[in-house]
Amino acid sequence: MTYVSFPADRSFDFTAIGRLCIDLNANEINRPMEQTMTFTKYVGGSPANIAIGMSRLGLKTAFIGKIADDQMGRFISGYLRDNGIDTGNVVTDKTGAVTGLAFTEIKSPTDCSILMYRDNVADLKLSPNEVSEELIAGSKMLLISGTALAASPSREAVFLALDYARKHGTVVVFDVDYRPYTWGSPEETAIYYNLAAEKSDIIVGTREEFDSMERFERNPRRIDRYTADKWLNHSASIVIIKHGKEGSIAYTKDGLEHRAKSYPAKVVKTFGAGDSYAAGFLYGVSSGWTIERSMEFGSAAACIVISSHSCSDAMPTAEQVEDYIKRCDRGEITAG
Ligand SMILES: Nc1ncnc2c1ncn2[C@@H]1O[C@H](COP(=O)(O)OP(=O)(O)OP(=O)(O)O)[C@@H](O)[C@H]1O
Ligand SMILES: O=C(O)C[C@@H](O)[C@H](O)C(=O)CO
Repeated sequence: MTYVSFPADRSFDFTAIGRLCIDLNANEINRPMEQTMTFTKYVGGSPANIAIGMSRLGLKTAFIGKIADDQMGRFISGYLRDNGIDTGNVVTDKTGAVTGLAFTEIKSPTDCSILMYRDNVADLKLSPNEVSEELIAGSKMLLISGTALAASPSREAVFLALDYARKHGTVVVFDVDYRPYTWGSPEETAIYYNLAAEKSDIIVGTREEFDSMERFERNPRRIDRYTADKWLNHSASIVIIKHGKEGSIAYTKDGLEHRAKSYPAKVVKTFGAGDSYAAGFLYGVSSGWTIERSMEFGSAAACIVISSHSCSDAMPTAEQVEDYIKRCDRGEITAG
């Protein structure tokens, strides 16, 4: 069953729009950040992680974003290019804006948090006239990352990108990606997330992220079916609700629910699961796989990333994901 038709004959398989930032992951793990003295630098930002993941999986990938005019911005653009990602629409800020920093604290494999420094960040200064209609028209899918809606002019750039995608039949993926830090108020978040979700073909989020979208509605028991039906009655053909270690559920336009197992993992840190899951799922579904197989592939990709210190660097190849699945099926990998 095909739930989403991806256009053929496009220059790019995948384009993402949103933040490019830097992860600084604590090297001294299993302790609070107050006791951490050193960090390892990686490219970060949820949409950047997903784009890197898609490229590692072998897809032709591009990015629409803005970077700071400094060493961090040059590190980011160089890393994207080194990973085969087209940076023709990655614009350099000239206003003195800086690169968003995500300091990650790994208190334990299941108790991780992110301290975000996002004042005057370059990524939220992407403006509508810096978004390439040609690139979006030449892409099979466009991923919107929710945090890019948190401030102008990035907000307007994203809505213009959305309109370009719908004009040219480019599949729109909305990764909710709720980060409270960046928003003015929960009400603002709900308004703008709903406006973007209404124009999206595939929507991916955690239960908590969908809760942030339902601020003005009555879903007190946080029922997934209510959430899914709301968006399937708009443009969405697939709505995925992620539930951490418990796995994920996909709801499709024909009213079916699709459940896929999650795999065991020797967890180092929890974050990065959502980005790698999204890359694996989108790789599968755009390859014509079933929803279930795509979800399982995404789950296995997530296990590889949460078993690693980094997010972007750890994004796996298709062969690594397939090998992980086989090793799990042989009982060679257990949770830990
Ligand atoms: N501890 C775990 N063990 C095995 N699989 C996991 C674990 N945590 C997450 N996953 C897999 O990754 C998928 C996405 O994880 P999750 O639901 O935590 O998304 P997320 O909150 O967006 O992730 P992130 O922490 O990157 O923001 C899950 O549906 C599951 O398949
Ligand atoms: O998306 C962010 O800003 C944080 C990411 O850079 C980090 O890698 C993460 O939390 C991935 O889920």
